[in-house]
Amino acid sequence: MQTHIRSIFTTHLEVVRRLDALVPDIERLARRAADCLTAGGRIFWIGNGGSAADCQHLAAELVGRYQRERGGLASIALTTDSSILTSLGNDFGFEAIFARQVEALCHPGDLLVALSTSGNSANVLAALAPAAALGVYRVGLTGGSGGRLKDETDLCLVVPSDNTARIQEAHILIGHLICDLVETRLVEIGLAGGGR
Ligand SMILES: O=C(CO)[C@@H](O)[C@H](O)[C@H](O)[C@H](O)COP(=O)(O)O
Ligand SMILES: [Zn+2]
Repeated sequence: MQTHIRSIFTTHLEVVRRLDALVPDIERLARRAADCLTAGGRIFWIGNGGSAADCQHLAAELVGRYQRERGGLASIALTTDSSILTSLGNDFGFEAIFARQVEALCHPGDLLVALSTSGNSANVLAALAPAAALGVYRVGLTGGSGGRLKDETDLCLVVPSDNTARIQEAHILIGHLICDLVETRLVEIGLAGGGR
């Protein structure tokens, strides 16, 4: 068992080491997210399963606090309202659970982050066209070959791994980094002091 544990640590560390290639895109995303919030936009998150948990985790970091004392930042996980998710799934189909919420809630200038380890989840992909039509900047966090998400987003960070769990671990690391960079930037320019 211990050999197995150590081999997972080794694989995880190798994936993190390879994230170095994504540093310019992580910076690009952080700048874009900070600019979005500065201009009054919101950051939305979508994803399934473990990625749904990451969505609400990361929205909470922004609305609440990551590491610095500051006012709330506008961020919404579209994975959390059981009444909305069940009515959309039941009445329109599971593919519509994010697309319909994007149509209803997003405004031009908002930013949508789609987390999908395969890059091919139909409900995640279905949200991208309404987002584009509304002038929402679409970001993908994926892995493997990038799937369709890579081709249908404005910026896509592809974690160099084919293992779902290792990809998710990299996603939450990148997500925490985005919160760190956005929070620091907004505090520095005095736009996250609390209130509106
Ligand atoms: O957390 C895990 C696996 O580690 C699962 O819950 C996983 O998120 C689910 O199978 C998702 O449905 C996978 O979807 P996706 O990442 O391919 O879009
Ligand atoms: Zn998982």
